[in-house]
Amino acid sequence: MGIHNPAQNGTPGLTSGAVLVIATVIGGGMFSLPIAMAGVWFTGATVILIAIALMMLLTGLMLVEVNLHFEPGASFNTFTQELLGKKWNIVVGIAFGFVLYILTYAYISGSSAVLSQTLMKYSGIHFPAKFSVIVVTLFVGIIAWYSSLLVGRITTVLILGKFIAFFATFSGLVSHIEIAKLLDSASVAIPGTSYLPYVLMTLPFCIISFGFHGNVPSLVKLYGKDGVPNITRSIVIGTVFAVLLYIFWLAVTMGNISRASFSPIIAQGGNIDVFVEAIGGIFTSRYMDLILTFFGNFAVASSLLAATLGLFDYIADLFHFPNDPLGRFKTTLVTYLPPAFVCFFFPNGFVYAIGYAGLAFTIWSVILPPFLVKSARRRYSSAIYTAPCNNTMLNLVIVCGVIVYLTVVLDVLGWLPAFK
Ligand SMILES: N[C@@H](Cc1ccccc1)C(=O)O
Repeated sequence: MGIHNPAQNGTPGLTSGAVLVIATVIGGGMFSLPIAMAGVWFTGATVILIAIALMMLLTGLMLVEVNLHFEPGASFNTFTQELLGKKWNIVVGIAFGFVLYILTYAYISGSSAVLSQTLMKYSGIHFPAKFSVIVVTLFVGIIAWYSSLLVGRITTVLILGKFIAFFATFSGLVSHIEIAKLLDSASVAIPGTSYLPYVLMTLPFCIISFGFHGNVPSLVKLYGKDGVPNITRSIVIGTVFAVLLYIFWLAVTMGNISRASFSPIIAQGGNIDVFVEAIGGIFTSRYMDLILTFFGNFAVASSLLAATLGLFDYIADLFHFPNDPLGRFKTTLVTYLPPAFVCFFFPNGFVYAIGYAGLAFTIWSVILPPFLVKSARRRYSSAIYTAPCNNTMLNLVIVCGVIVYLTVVLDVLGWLPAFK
C-alpha cells in the first residue's frame, strides 16, 4: 500500500520549483526594460518580449535535456567540459562569472540609488550615492558572510514583500494608463519618429530579464531524475509568469510616461531612482508614493541577495575557500569588493551593466544550449527527456544568439541607433 502513497514519493511539489524559477527570473532586469524598450515602444516591445520568452524557454528545456544525462547536482562546468571540451568550458566559465559580477554591480548601483532617494525623501538630508554604496555593500556582505541560509530566508521575505508592493502599486497605476501614450498615437508621438531601428539594442536586456538558466542544475537536483514533469512545468510557469508581468509592467510605465518624456530619464543614466521619481510624479496621494518607494527598495534588494548568492558559491568553489568564518569572510570580500569599488566611482551604470550582462549571458543561455544538445544527441542514443526542438530549431536558436552580437559590432562601429 505504502508504495503507492504519493506522500512517500521523495520529490517535492511543483510549488518549490516554480517559486525558485519565478524568484530568479523576475529581478532587477525588469527595471531596465522600459528604458531599453523606449525606442520600440509598447506594441513592438510586446512582440519582442513574447519571442524572446519563447526562445529562452526552449533553451532552458534544452539545458534540462542535457543535465539529465548527468547525475543530479552536475553543474554547467561538468556538462560543458564533458560534452564540448576544455576550450568551451573556459569561455563559458568566464562568461558565467562575468554575468554574476556585473549583475551584482548593477544591483548595488540600483539599490544604493533607491536607498539614497528614499533617505532624501523622508529625512530631507542629501545622502551622496557613495555613502549608500557603502551601506548597501556592508549590509549584503554581512548577511552573506553570516550564512547562506540567512540569505535564503531574508530573500524569501523580500520576494514576498516585492510581490505585495508590486500589486499594491500597480493596481493603483492601472487606472492612470492612457491609451494614447501607450500606443504612441500621433497626438503624443515625436513627429516623424521610427521604431524599427531600435529593435536590436533591446535584445540583451530581454534576454537577461528572462534569465534563470543558471538554476537548471538546482532544479534537477531538487527533483531528481524522477521529477522531470515538475522540472519542465516549473520552467514553463516561471517564464509565462514573467512574460505576463513584464507586459503589464510596460503597459503601466509606458501608459503613464509618454515616449517623448523618456528622454530626460535616459539622459540621467536611467537608474531606478530617476524612474521611480518619474512614475511617482503622477500620484496625487502620498500613500501611493510610499508604496512605490517600498516596492523599488524590495525589488532590487531581493534581486541583489538572490543573484549574489550564486556568485558567492561560485567564488567559494573557484578559489576553494572553506565554509568557516574566515573562509566565508574571504569569499565575501572577493564577491562584493570589486563590484562595490566600481560602483563607488561609477554609481549610475545600472542600465549599461544590465546590457553587458545580457551579452555575456547570451553565450551560455542562448548559444551554448543548442551545441550541448547536438553533442548529447550524437553521444547518447536515448534520453530521459527530449526538449521540443529538432535540428533546424537548434540551428535557428544559434543564429538568433549570434544576431544579438550584431548589437556589439554595430555599437563598436558607431552604427547602432540609440533612442535618446
Ligand atoms: N533574470 C534576472 C537576472 C538573472 C539572469 C540570469 C541568471 C540569474 C538572474 C533579472 O531580471 O534580474
